Amino acid sequence: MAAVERPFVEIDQVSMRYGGAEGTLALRDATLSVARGEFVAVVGPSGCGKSTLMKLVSGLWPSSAGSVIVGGQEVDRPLPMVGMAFQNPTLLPWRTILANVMLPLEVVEPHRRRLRAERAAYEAKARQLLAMVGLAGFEGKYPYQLSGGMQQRASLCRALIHDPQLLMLDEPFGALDIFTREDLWAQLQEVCLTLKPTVILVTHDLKEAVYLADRVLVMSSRPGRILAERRVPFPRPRRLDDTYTAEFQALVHELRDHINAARQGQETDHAA
Ligand SMILES: Nc1ncnc2c1ncn2[C@@H]1O[C@H](COP(=O)(O)OP(=O)(O)OP(=O)(O)O)[C@@H](O)[C@H]1O
Repeated sequence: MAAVERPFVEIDQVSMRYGGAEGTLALRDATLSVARGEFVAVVGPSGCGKSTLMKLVSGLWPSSAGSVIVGGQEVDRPLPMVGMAFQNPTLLPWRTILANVMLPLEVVEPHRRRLRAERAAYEAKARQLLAMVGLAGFEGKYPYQLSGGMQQRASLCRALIHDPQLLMLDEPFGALDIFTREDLWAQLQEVCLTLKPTVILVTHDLKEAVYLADRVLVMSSRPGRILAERRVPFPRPRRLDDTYTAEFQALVHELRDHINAARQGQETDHAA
């Protein structure tokens, strides 16, 4: 019998309170796991603790209770194996797009040590990633010379340059118009099918969640915990046209119903 592989991310009964004993309880007894190579989307009412969950998994904040294990190791400091992209692309304005994408290589080992000797190979990789997201020819430009969507693509390349085992995406397309967003879904899907990282995506956009994820987790209102989960059965690569099918729309509606119930405090646990 084949051995069952341990989940890559294991969050067990995690609680998180900001600001001491009287502070805000952001998460209570949140439990979830993510398999290696799986793409999970986390959705839920505004302020329910989604970003907090991301901070705990990436080691940016310690949890108040419970355990967070990534790659078999308890998370107790920022993890170098994580690539992150947020709603705001946060590119450094004084660096070119290529230099921005290469930034993690100057920080994360073993790349940091190798960078001087292997700069040409790393630069070729950065150019290849930029080409994958349609930014060939923009390597020497500065962030202000690119649109918001182009900056967001560059920040996605920066999140991927050091071959992260875990890609954490917190509303990465939230500030973009719907056409740019849909364009980037396709590019992210292609990147993920090629590089196969484990991905946790936080989003408010249920269509985005269903298009991109293998599994969608729905959080309760604050203090957040996982209320429901839904596996997305549609084959890959998914196309934008697929988002208009009855099956796709039904799944989006089902998730919306879960979130509406969560917003009204009807915290009925349900797994599908
Ligand atoms: N640094 C902080 N200090 C104190 N409270 C915080 C801090 N960060 C978040 N919170 C609070 O914790 C709760 C959860 O916040 P979090 O940002 O995780 O929610 P979210 O689900 O990501 O929200 P949204 O969907 O609106 O982006 C909120 O009530 C928020 O005000």
